[in-house]
Amino acid sequence: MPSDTAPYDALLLVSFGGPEKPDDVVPFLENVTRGRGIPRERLEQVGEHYFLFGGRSPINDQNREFIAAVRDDLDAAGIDLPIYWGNRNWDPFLADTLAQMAADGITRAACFVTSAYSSYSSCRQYRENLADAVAAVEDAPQLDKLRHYFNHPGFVESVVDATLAALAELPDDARDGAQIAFVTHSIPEAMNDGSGPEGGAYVAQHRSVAAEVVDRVREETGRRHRHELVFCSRSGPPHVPWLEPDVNDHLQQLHDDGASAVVIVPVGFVSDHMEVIYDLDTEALATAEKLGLPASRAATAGIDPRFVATVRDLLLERAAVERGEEPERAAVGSVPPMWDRCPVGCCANPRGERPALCGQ
Ligand SMILES: CC1=C(CCC(=O)O)c2cc3nc(cc4[nH]c(cc5[nH]c(cc1n2)c(C)c5CCC(=O)O)c(CCC(=O)O)c4C)C(CCC(=O)O)=C3C
Ligand SMILES: [Fe+2]
Repeated sequence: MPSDTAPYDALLLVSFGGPEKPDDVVPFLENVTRGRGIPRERLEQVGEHYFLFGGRSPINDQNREFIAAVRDDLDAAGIDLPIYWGNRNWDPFLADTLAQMAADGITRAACFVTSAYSSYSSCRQYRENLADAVAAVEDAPQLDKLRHYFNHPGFVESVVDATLAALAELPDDARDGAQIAFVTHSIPEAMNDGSGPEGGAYVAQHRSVAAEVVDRVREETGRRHRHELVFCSRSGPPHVPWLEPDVNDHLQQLHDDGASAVVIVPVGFVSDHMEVIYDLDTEALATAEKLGLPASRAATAGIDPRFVATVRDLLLERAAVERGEEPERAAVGSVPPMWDRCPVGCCANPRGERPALCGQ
């Protein structure tokens, strides 16, 4: 039966969390950066990004909308599994959610993390957060993290359509020569070198998605746009190398090279949270404007129905695996479908080994 979710009795959305009022901003930033050696000046700057938006990140509301959309999608498929939500850095915290799940009698949940790619920050750290939360809660449910979905057709197709829509927004005479800047969160070079079981998975996965999107855009428009993977939101002390080029430097380069326009595609993010509305919509679009470079920003996957349905597909796929079946595993591009349990040593913690769930 295609809607069989056994052995799961719940779905858990796992996310980053964000402040919801000005008084939340500093404690939230403290939660995010505890023990990570982020310079004070950087924290003050990032605090200002939040204050510019009234001290409220959009990320929690986006997760509420996402859960509502997933609920509708599951209902339409006749799946009545309850959906819970817990964050790494802000209310509702994972441990509180697990306590509620235990009180509700939940024994085993599939976890969908709002982070599509492999790296310490985007995968193993969430697995450590799950381990910490389980350790803190009596009778916590068993948790299985659903596999990475950067190459799931539901995610990629939503990025393709968003890119086409952003191209359509450009001035007619600038469109054909537009470059595509695929943007993701910068991470320390050492973190990329340690991502995945063999290293370099973070960048390799993004490049694979970018190439697939460019091919599919060409199928629609007949144009193969030049493209580059670039980075935003660099943090950390200045002497530590992080992935480059920064999106603003890249825009300068495109301008110097005579590009007619640019489409900024936030392929590393699944919703329009602070990195997108500040680092891209506020900062990068201002850079483009100053340079006189026509620019548009593609939407993130958000609540695109195909991305919402990706949750159901991965849930049913994993449930079948856990029942001993061999379901089809949808994936597009050059990277094969990802594993269900991360290999030993995958996405090393730069600060040393800690307990993490959902590994082999
Ligand atoms: C790979 C990656 C993703 C994508 C995967 C995923 O989505 O998880 C991501 C997402 C996000 N990052 C976010 C916010 C922040 N990230 C920070 C700091 C850092 N991010 C890092 C990496 C990533 N971050 C790293 C290596 C650091 C340095 C500190 C450390 O080693 O941990 C800081 C501290 C200030 C600063 O240093 O910039 C903040 C406030 C928000 C919430 C936005 C909102 O509120 O709307 C989201 C979704
Ligand atoms: Fe971050």
